[in-house]
Amino acid sequence: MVEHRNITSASRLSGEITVPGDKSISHRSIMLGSLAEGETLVRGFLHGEDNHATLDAFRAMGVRIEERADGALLIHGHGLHGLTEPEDVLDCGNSGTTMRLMTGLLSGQAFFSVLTGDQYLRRRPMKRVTAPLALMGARIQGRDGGERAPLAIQGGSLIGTDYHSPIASAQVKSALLLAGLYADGPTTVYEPHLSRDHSERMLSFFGADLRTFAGGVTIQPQPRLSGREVAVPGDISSAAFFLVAALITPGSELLIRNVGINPTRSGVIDILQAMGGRIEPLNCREVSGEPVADLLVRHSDLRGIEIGGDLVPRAIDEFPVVSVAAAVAEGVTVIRDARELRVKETDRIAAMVTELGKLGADLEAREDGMVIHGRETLSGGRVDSHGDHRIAMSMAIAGLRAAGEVRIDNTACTATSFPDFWERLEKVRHG
Ligand SMILES: O=C(O)C1=C[C@@H](OP(=O)(O)O)[C@@H](O)[C@H](O)C1
Ligand SMILES: C=C(OP(=O)(O)O)C(=O)O
Repeated sequence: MVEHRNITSASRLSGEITVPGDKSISHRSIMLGSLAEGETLVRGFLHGEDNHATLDAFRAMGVRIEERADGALLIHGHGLHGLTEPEDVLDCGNSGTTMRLMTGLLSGQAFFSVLTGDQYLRRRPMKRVTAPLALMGARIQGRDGGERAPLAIQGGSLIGTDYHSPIASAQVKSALLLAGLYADGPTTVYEPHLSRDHSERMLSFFGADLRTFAGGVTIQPQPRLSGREVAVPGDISSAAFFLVAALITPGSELLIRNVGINPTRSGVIDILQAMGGRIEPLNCREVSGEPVADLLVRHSDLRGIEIGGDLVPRAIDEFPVVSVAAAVAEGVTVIRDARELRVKETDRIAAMVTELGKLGADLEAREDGMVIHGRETLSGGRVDSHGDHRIAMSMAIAGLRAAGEVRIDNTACTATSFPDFWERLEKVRHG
C-alpha cells in the first residue's frame, strides 16, 4: 500500500474525466437492494473501502451479492424480514454512513448484532442515532453510554416516533427512516436544514410509502420493497477535487462527465460559483430518480466569500477542498455553522488549518468553521492526511498551486471513497 505521495505544481488541467460512483447512493443501494424482494442491479457502484464494508455486512447477514465483470452488483434481495443473524461482529471500517444507517436498520431485525469500526470511527459520536432509536424502543448498548462503537444491538419491535433532530444529518435521518420501515406506525423526522435526501429518493424508488414536506419526512411501516435497477451517478464530492483543481490552475479547462447534482449535494457548485468560479452544468438529466449533469470548469480568478446556514449541509464533505480554493483566492473567506466538520473522520477544521498552514496558507480555526485570508501561492512542504481521505485529496489539490514539492503522508486512506484518485489526477494534469 502506498503510504505517501509527492505532488508538484501543474501548468494546467485539461480534457475529460469521470469520477467514481456516489458513495452515499452506493451504500443505500446495497441496503435497499438487500431488503427488497427480487433482484436489484446496481450500475456505477463505487468500489471503495467504505462501500465494501456495507457489502461485506450484508453478505454476512446471508444476502447473495454478485459482482459482474463491469463492476455492477446484482443483489438477490431477501425481503424486509429475510436477513439472518451475523455470526461475527460487523466491521464498518472507516464508514460513518455504514455504522449509523445500519444501527437504524438492525434495530428492527429479530436478532443480535454488533457493529465496530476502525480507530477513527470508534471515536465518532453515535448517540445522535442511538438516543432517538432508543425512543423508538431499540435496545442498543455501546461504550460511553451508547456514544461510541462498538455498538451491540438486540433488534426487535419498534414504535413509530416524531423526532426533531438538532442537527442536519442525513445519517441520523436515514437511520430513523430505515428503523421506521419496521415500526408499528409512522415515523417522522424533522431537521433544522435539509440534509442530503438520497434515502428519501431511493426508498420511494423501491416502493416505500414516504412523504416529504418542508422541514421533514414521514415514512409508514412497510409490507415490502421491490428490487430495482439503480444507475449510480458520479460522486459530486469526488468531482469537487477536480473542480477546485481546474479553477485554481491557470489555463485549465476540464469536462467532468456524469456527476450527480442533487440540490441537497450541489452546495459546492454554488459556493465556487459565488467565489467567481466558471462552472457550467451541461446536459442536465435525471437517472434513477437523481439529477445528473456534465460539469465544464475553467480556470477562474476566485475571491473570498462568506459561507453559512443551509448551504453548509449541502456541501458538508467539500469544506476541506473549499478551504484550498479559499487559500489561493483574493480576499477573505469566512466559513461558519460548520461545527459538524469537527466530528468527521478527523476534526477537519483543525486538520486543514494545520496542514494548509504548513504550506504557508493564512487561515485560522473558529469553533464552527474557519477564516481564510487568500494569498497568491503556497509553498512546498511535508503534510499529513490525519488518516482522512478528504484531507489527503485536498492537500494534493493544494500541491498543484505550491511553489515547491508537497509530500503528503498517510495517503492509503484515499481508497475509502476514491481508489484511483491519483491515476485520474495524473491523466488530466500537465506539467
Ligand atoms: O448519509 C450520508 O451518506 C452521508 C451524510 C453526511 O454525514 P452526516 O449525516 O453526519 O452529516 C456526509 O458527511 C457523509 O459523507 C455521508
Ligand atoms: C464524512 C464522510 O463519510 P462517513 O461519515 O460515511 O464516514 C465522508 O465521506 O466525508
